[in-house]
Amino acid sequence: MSETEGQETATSPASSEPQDTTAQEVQESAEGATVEEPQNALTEKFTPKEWDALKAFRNEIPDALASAYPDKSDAKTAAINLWGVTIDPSNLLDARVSVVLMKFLRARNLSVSEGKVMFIATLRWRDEFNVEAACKEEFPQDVFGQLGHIYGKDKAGRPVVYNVYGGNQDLKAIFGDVQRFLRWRVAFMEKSIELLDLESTDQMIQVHDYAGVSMTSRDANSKNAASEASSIFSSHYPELLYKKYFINVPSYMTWIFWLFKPLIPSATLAKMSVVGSGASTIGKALLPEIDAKQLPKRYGGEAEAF
Ligand code: HEM
Repeated sequence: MSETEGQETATSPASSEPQDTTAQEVQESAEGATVEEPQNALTEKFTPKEWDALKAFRNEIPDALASAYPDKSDAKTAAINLWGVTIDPSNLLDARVSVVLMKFLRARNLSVSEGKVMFIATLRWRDEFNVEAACKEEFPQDVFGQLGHIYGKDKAGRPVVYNVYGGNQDLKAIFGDVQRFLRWRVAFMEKSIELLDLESTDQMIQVHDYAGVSMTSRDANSKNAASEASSIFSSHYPELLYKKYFINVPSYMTWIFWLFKPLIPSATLAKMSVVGSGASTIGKALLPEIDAKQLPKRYGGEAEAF
């Protein structure tokens, strides 16, 4: 993080010469003085259209916070924390804050009003669901211990997150209590997000391993859990996914992928691929993204992992 990040710094005309502002966009403040726009590797990739939307979105943040927390009298001015980033409505000039806010805009095609609706709904949902409590909950290891693995990075440094819904899992125990599963899944998602520095990495790769599942493993509970989790991710975890692979999918079950089409935005669907079974088939799909040393042997890599 740069020393000036998070600070709104007034600059003299001399200090706004290009050599002083390599990593900083200079913009006009409300008073007409120039202020530095803190940047990181991710914000440097924003397009001019994205910057315009972000600047408009920042103006809406106090109002969005007031709508999200109607019972809090200081909601318009009080800082909040989202995914480890402090969003302080009195100083939104912070590169990581820009990265987080941009996610809501990109998920809504840069529409400021729709991004705002999504931002408000996400903050409300986080309170109602009690994400904080889910993250502190202790889940029985014998049921959930092998269900999720965060292992390795892709070639660009993105974390890779595995959900093993097949294997020898006791799916009846996992999905028997759908709300408990959702709390586990959300806590696991939050733990994965902790690995994003939001400076150079802001997305992850997700892998679902379906080895050994059959039509009988898809009971009403697991179907409900899958569709609820999927809609939570689409509505409240914008732009956190780089790619998602469904591996070891039995060929007669690939059609299930299309059941999710109405639930998932088309841009997200385009990030997803269904891969068949066996280490070499899976390796062919994953090795272009993940170095062999970072990929478990059972998925065609060289790592001695789970
Ligand atoms: C017994 C079998 C299965 C179980 C228990 C299961 C479980 C789940 C769960 C819990 C989710 C929630 C999202 C997440 O955890 O990331 C999910 C999502 C999903 N599953 Fe499955 N699934 C099964 C079979 C399949 C099959 C055969 C396919 C075909 C490719 C499939 C495709 C999907 C898709 C496309 C999503 C949405 C992903 C997202 O929104 O990020 N599932 N599944």
